[in-house]
Amino acid sequence: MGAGDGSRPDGSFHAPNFDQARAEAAIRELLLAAGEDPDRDGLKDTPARVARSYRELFAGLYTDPDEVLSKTFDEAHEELVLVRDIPVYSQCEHHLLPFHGYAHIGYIPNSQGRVTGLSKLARLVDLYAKRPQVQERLTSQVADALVRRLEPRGVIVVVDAEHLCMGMRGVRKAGSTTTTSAVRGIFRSSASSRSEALSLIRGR
Ligand SMILES: Nc1nc2c(ncn2[C@@H]2O[C@H](COP(=O)(O)OP(=O)(O)OP(=O)(O)O)[C@@H](O)[C@H]2O)c(=O)[nH]1
Ligand SMILES: [Zn+2]
Repeated sequence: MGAGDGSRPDGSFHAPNFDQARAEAAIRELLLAAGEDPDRDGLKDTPARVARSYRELFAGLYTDPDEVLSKTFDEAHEELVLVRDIPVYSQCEHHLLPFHGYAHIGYIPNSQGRVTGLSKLARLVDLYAKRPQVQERLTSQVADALVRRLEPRGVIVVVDAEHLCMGMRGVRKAGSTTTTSAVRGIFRSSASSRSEALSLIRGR
């Protein structure tokens, strides 16, 4: 297993609670419901393939988020740590269609300077993204996990994403993006800290 996101060192995913046979049967049913022939050549492997794909896309359901942040260290740094442009691929729980974009995470460590490895921030985003989601919840779950494990002075998480359910179907507004933020601690109480972090996130 990799570091807590369900991945093995070779990048494949191990999701022990995923019921592969049930997922395959459901995809086969979906094809039948659509009037397709799931036994024709092009589709005969599709139920198994789609099931394996969902097993990977939902891998975040099977890992304890606190495990990702189990390794922390003290680094006498009480100033902002900011990681920008972490790619996000998730799926909206309403349509099971992708939403994708970037997450930006900033935090100010506590007085012990408790920090975590930078990659763990990206792993945390992945873990919450790889499940049926809404963007608001993804944003606040990342912020709350950091509050829980790092007890920082403040956390700010911003996610910018495009929802395919708004582009390829329904209202068909391709290219529109949604921004969500979650602010905790000093970023909530101090407007100047918040605007400093936001301007760094926006690269201004
Ligand atoms: N707040 C929020 N809404 C989302 C997210 N992802 C998708 N949605 C919205 O979820 C809503 C579901 O609306 P419904 O009226 O139940 O479903 P629908 O008839 O398919 O809606 P349309 O997409 O408008 O065709 C839609 O307005 C989507 O745009 C998200 O991450 N956050
Ligand atoms: Zn949707």
